[in-house]
Amino acid sequence: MRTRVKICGITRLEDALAAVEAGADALGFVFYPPSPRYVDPAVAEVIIRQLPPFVTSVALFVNESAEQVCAILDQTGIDLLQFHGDESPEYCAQFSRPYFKALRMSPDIDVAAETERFALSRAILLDAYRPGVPGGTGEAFDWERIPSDLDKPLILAGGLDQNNVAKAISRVKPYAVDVSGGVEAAKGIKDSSKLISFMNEVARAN
Ligand SMILES: O=C(O)c1ccccc1NCC(=O)[C@H](O)[C@H](O)COP(=O)(O)O
Repeated sequence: MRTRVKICGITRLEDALAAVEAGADALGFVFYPPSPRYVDPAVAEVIIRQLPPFVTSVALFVNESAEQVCAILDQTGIDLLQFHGDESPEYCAQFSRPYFKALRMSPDIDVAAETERFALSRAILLDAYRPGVPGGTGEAFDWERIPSDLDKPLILAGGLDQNNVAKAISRVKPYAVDVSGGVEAAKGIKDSSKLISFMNEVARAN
């Protein structure tokens, strides 16, 4: 099965359409205000309503209030939820959308146990760990630490770019890859040539 691609940190319609044109399967919208890739829900709504069919929109939150998550879901009509903080399984499962949980590869994480804990998560995203930085670090983690028998689709994230994504796919064989910084000209601003190169490398590995 081909590895799918999520391009995260979309803030502009031109970048969303460039990512779709390049072949992205999903687009991530960061609703975490401290992030330089934060996008106002009203802007996200304008972008999402102009996406062609069969492109999944993903709302990314970090320890957000349930009320705010519901308000943004209502405002944007987004397809899928990504929880990237310390959210509990009960918190994640309360919303009217499917979700997947992001786990940061801290030195002491038990990935298998955490994956089992989030029984209703549609997938598990594994991302780099940097203390105090919830995501979008631009750093890769040791892929050898990934258990070989995860019983959920694996989304690999963290420091991916056109130079390492083919190797990542070959070694890890994830369900999907997720990238933000590796396809940017600046934080929150995607670079169309990097998008194309990244997607070409994914295609080469598939
Ligand atoms: O992208 C962010 O700025 C961000 C901020 C806070 C929490 C999560 C964030 N991004 C989540 C993602 O899914 C990123 O694509 C992932 O962390 C990989 O980022 P990168 O290493 O820059 O490719």
